[in-house]
Amino acid sequence: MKRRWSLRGQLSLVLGGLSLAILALVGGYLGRVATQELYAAQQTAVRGVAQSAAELLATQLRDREREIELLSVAPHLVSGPLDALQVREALDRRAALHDEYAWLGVADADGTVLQSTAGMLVGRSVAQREWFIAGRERIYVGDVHEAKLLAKLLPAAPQGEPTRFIDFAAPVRDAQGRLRGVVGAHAHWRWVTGLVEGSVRRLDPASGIEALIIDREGRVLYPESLKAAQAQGQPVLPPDLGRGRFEGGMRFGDGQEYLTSEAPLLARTNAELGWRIVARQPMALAQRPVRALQRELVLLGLAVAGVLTLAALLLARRVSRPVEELARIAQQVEAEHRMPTFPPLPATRELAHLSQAMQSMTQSLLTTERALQQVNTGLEAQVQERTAELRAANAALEHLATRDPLTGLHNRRSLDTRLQEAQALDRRYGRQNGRVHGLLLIDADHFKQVNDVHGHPTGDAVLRQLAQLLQTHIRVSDLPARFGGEEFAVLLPELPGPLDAMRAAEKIRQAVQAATFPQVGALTVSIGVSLASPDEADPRALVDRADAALYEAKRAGRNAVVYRAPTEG
Ligand SMILES: Nc1nc2c(ncn2[C@@H]2O[C@H](COP(=O)(O)OP(=O)(O)OP(=O)(O)O)[C@@H](O)[C@H]2O)c(=O)[nH]1
Repeated sequence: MKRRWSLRGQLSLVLGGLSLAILALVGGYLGRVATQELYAAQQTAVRGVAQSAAELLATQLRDREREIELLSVAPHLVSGPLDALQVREALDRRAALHDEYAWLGVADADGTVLQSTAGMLVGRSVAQREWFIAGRERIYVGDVHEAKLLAKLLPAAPQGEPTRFIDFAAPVRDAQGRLRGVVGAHAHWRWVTGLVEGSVRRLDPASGIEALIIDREGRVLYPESLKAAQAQGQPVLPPDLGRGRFEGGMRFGDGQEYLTSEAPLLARTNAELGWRIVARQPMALAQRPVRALQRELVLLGLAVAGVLTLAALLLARRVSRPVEELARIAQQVEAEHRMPTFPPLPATRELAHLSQAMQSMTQSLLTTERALQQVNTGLEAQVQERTAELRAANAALEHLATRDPLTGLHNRRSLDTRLQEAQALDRRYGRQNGRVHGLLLIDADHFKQVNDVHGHPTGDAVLRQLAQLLQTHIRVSDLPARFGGEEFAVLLPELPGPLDAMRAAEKIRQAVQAATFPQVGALTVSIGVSLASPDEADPRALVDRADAALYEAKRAGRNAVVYRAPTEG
């Protein structure tokens, strides 16, 4: 039989495959959405750092600028002597209030410092300083620069960093608007970087997010390590950075990819610094939660897949088991031919119907089978009976065909058949064992008179008695037959020689002579004897010789036995 898939296997495969496909589709979609959202959240965090740092820095710079502006219009500067102690006290108060200031001072219109915090640089000329030159004209906020004159006067910066400042300046004018001098301030660069660091510090340090300050020429101002590397000529920033707002993955000079966001420092001061805050997070760290989520999703997916596969197997078993059970029961019915015990009806409606249908079908099949068996048994008995009858009829027919109805002896036709068989046997074996068959032809003497005197029925009775005598005085292997009318024949098979045939004939003749026939009295027979020859093909030659011998016996006076040899023809 062609190899077929089991129902259970097919169901498991279809259900399991379907569940896994749906799981893969839904899981894949949810995973994609979640991944995108997580990635977007990371991007928002990075952007938030860049924007908040830029915002904070812009506000703080603006505040400091306003502070210097306000200082420049203080009454004691506008109208009083610029070298007054009151001026220094005002500057010291400011410095004490805002420790971001490294130096606050007032220079006259020629650039000589008249008053300053802690008296630093008093009497020195700042006429060549950019802040002074610009501060004569307008309110000024200067780019970061390294300390020159002040560096020696101020305590060294931590970690040996060079002392750097950003400068603020504003012109001091009298009531008529004439320039009297310039108010200047150097704010520590670490105040600026501290503001930026503060924006990052709010975040989880493990996030790896850091902020960079970059000036309009693309120079890194902060952090120091990148600034130093850039100063040594190393490529630090990606070439694309700074060409507009950028967000996304970007490869920096260290070869690492970073999730990057850039925010310009929006000008709120009179001076446009052109700085940008770049926040960046190593891509590996940015994607860590995404990877963790994907790992969790895969594990969850595997667990769900396992549960779904198990559920598919259980469901397939639940559906297929009743079918398998029914198939087993069908085989049991075929093998045992009796009503089996059906399991309780399955919960599934169609299967319950199938089970009920099988039960009633089995019941009706077995009933029909039993009825058929009974009919068969009856038929077998009938057949046996008919066969026996037929056999008996055949035997009767054969008897009728081969026997003489009056005497019960073989008839002439049967004798002819036996003579032909005996002839065939002699032709095959006769020369080897020297045995041939012989034939006696026996004829009642003067039988006509019996009929004439005593009537035909008495003649029949005599013929029957003669047949009886014949049968009792020959061998079992000899074949007695009624040759015709009142003439009988005896076929003697396998005779060693003529003497044996003569002896058999003589025995009959004597038996008849000795017998008494009712109403008739004594009776004699004449017998013609001859032997067959293996050379003869036609048994008629033997019959003719025996007949000739009989004729001689009659002629010789009857009640005699005459032998005629084959050689005599
Ligand atoms: N009752 C009776 N008679 C038969 C039967 N068949 C032949 N016969 C008679 O047997 C007689 C035979 O007579 P035949 O052949 O003339 O010779 P026979 O009188 O016996 O004299 P031989 O043979 O010369 O001694 C006839 O009368 C036949 O009618 C038979 O079946 N029943």
